[in-house]
Amino acid sequence: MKVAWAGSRHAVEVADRMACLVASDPVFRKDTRTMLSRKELFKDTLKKAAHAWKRTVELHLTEEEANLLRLYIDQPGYVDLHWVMFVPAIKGQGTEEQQKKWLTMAYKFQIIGTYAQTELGHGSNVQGLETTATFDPSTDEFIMHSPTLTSSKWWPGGLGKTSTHAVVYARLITEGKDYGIHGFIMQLRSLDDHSPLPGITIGDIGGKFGSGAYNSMDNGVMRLDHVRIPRDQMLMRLAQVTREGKYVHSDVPKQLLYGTMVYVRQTIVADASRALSRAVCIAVRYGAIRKQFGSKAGGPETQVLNYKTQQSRLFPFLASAYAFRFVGQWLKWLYTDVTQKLESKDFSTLPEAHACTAGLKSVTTSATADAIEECQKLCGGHGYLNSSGLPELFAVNLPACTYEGDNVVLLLQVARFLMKTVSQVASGKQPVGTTAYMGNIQHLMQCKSVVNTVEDWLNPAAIKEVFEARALRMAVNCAQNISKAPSQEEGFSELSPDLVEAAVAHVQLIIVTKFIEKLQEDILGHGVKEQLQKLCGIYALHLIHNERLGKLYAQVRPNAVALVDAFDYTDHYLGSALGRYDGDVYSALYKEAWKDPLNETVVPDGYQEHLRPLLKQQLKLSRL
Ligand SMILES: CCCCCCCC/C=C\CCCCCCCC(=O)SCCNC(=O)CCNC(=O)[C@H](O)C(C)(C)COP(=O)(O)OP(=O)(O)OC[C@H]1O[C@@H](n2cnc3c(N)ncnc32)[C@H](O)[C@@H]1OP(=O)(O)O
Ligand SMILES: Cc1cc2nc3c(=O)[nH]c(=O)nc-3n(C[C@H](O)[C@H](O)[C@H](O)COP(=O)(O)OP(=O)(O)OC[C@H]3O[C@@H](n4cnc5c(N)ncnc54)[C@H](O)[C@@H]3O)c2cc1C
Repeated sequence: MKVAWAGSRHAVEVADRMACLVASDPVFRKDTRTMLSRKELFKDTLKKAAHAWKRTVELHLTEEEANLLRLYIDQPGYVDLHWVMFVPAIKGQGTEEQQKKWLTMAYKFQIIGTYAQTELGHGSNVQGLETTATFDPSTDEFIMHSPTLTSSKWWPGGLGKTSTHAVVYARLITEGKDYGIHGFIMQLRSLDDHSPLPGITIGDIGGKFGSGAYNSMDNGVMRLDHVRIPRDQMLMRLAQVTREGKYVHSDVPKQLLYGTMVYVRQTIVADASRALSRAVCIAVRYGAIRKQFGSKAGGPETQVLNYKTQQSRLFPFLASAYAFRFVGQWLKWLYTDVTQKLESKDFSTLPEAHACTAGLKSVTTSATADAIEECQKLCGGHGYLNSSGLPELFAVNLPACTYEGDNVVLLLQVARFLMKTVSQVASGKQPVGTTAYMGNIQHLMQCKSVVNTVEDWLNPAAIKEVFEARALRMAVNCAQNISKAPSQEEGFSELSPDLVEAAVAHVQLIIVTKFIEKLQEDILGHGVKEQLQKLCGIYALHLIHNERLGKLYAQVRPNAVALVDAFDYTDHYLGSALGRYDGDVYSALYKEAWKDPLNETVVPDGYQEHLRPLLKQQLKLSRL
C-alpha cells in the first residue's frame, strides 16, 4: 500500500530517506514550535532554511530529494515562495536570456525571490491591481509606483523580512496607454546589508491565525515610490516593450500570464492530500488506542474506532485522502502534458488545464480544512491540545482555501468553462478530456440508475454513470436557466450558487473517475487492490448515498490502522502525541505538557502581582 500511495518503490525509498534525515537532525526539531514568540519562530525558520540548504549542498541532493527535505521540515517559510512561485514565474514568463541571468542566481540562492501580485485592495480580481510600471524612453527604464494606499503589495510570502527580489505584477503603461497587468523582476533589498533599496517601504503584515503555524512566514507589505528598473527586467516572453516604447504582443495567449498560478494550484492538490492524510493518520491511530465505555459490565472497554458513528465520520476522510492523492498524481501528469504542448505552440488544452487545476485545488482544500477540524473533534479533548498536532495542521492548511485563488472564485471559473462546453455540445461539437462525458448528453439526461442492490453500488461503471448524470444534469439545468435571464452576465450572477454546486459535481466526477482508473492499473501486493476498491466505493458513495455505507465501513475497520501506516509518516513529521506510531499516547501527552513555558516555574509569573492580592482580599471577605 505504501507503494500505491507514494506512486512507486523509488518514491517510497526517497521519501523515507529524506524524512529520516530530517527527523534525526536536532536543528529540525519542532515540538516546542507553538510556544515560541513570533520573533523566535521567525528566526528558527531562518535557521532551518539555511541548515536545509547547507545539507542540500553537502549531500549533493537531487531536486527531488531537496523538495522532499523541505517538505518534511514542515515549516512554511520564504523558501516555499522562492522555489514554488518565483522560479516558476521566471521560467514561464521570462525569455531564455532572462531565465539564464536570473535563474542562475536563484538556483544558487544568491538571490531570494517572491511573487508579489496581491495588493491591499485586490486579490481575486487580478485585472484590478493598481501598481504601475510606466516606461520612460529617455532612460530606457520602467518607473514602478504605488499610486494609492490600496495599491500596496500585501500578502506575498517572504516579502516582509527576507526576499531580496520579487516578480512584481503591475499595470504596464507606455506611450500614454495602459496595457494591463504584466510581470517585472525587481530587486528589493541590498545584497550587502539587506536594507530596502531607495523608494521601497517594506514590512511584515502581522500575526496570523493560530500559534506556530503560518506565523513562521513573513508575509509582507510593500510600497513603491517611483522606483526605476531597467527595461529588460520586464518579463518579456508574452509581450515586449521596444527601446522606443512600442508595445508588442507575442503570438502566445495572454492567459499564460496566469501560468504560475496554474502550476502552483496543481501542487496544492498534492499538499491537500498530504495534510488530510496526516489528520486521518492521527485520528485513526488514536482511535485504536483510546477506549471509552465497556461493552458489557466488567468487560474490556471499547476502542473508539469501533463505534459506528466514529467510522461514519472518519472513514470518508480516509477514503478522501487516497482519492485526492491519486487525482493529484494524475493532475501532475496533466500539467506536464499541457506544458509540453505549450512548448510546441499547441494552446488547445489550456482552458481545460485551468478548469481542472482551479476546480481540484478548490474542492480538495475545502474538504481538507473541514476534515482536519472534524478530526480534532474525533480525538475528543486531547485533539484540542497543540501536542495533538491538529491545531497547527488546521491553521497551516486553512489559508489554502484562499491563497492561490479563493475557492469560490475558482469554482466560478470552472462553471464558466462548463457553460461554454454545454453550449458547444448544443452546437454539435464533441467535447474531449474531462468533459468528454458531456457528449453523451442524450443518454445521461434520461438514464435511470441501474442500481438495484447494495452490491450494485460498488460497480465502478454504475458509480461513474451516476456521477456523470449528476454533473451533466446540474450543468445543463444552469445553462437553461441562464438562457432565460435578460443577459448572459445577469443570469450567471443570479445563478452563481447553483453554478458553484454544478462545478463541485463536475470536479467530484473527475476525482471518482481517476480513482476508478487507478484501480484498473496493475497494483502489486496481496489485498491492496481490494482495500482500494472499498475506499473508492466509500469516497464515491459518501458524496451521494450516506445510508448504505455501514457495511463497507465494517470491512475497512480491520485494516484502518494499516491504511494510515501506508502514508509512511515519521513521528517527527506527524508531530502528534496522539498519532504516534507506537501508540504510547498517554505518556507522550504527559511529557509534552511539561514542555510548556507555563510549567517553567511551579508558582506562575503574575502570582505576586495579581493572584495573591485577589486571594488575600477573598480571605479578608471570608473573615467578615
Ligand atoms: C507546517 C506545514 C508546512 C507545509 C508546507 C507548505 C508547503 C508549501 C507549498 C506551497 C506554498 C504555496 C504558498 C502559497 C502561496 C500563495 C501565493 C498566492 O496566493 S499568489 C496570488 C494568487 N492569486 C490568485 O490566485 C488570484 C485569483 N484570481 C485569478 O486567478 C483571476 O484573476 C481570475 C481567474 C479569477 C479572473 O481572471 P480575469 O480577471 O482575467 O477574468 P476572466 O474573464 O474570468 O478570465 C479571462 C480568461 O482567462 C481564463 N483564465 C483565467 N485564469 C486562467 C489561468 N490561470 N490559466 C488559463 N486561463 C485562465 C478564463 O477562463 C477566461 O477565459 P475565456 O476568456 O473565458 O476563454
Ligand atoms: C496565507 C496567505 C498567503 C498568501 N501568499 C501570497 C503570495 O505569496 N503572493 C501573493 O501575491 N498573494 C498571496 N496571498 C493572497 C491571496 O492570493 C489572496 O488572498 C487570494 O487570491 C484571495 O483574494 P482576496 O484576499 O482579495 O479575497 P476577496 O476576493 O476579497 O474575497 C473575499 C470574499 O469575496 C468573495 N468573492 C470575491 N470575488 C467574487 C466573485 N467574483 N464572485 C463571488 N464571490 C466573490 C470570495 O469568495 C470571498 O468570500 C496570500 C494569502 C494568504 C491568506
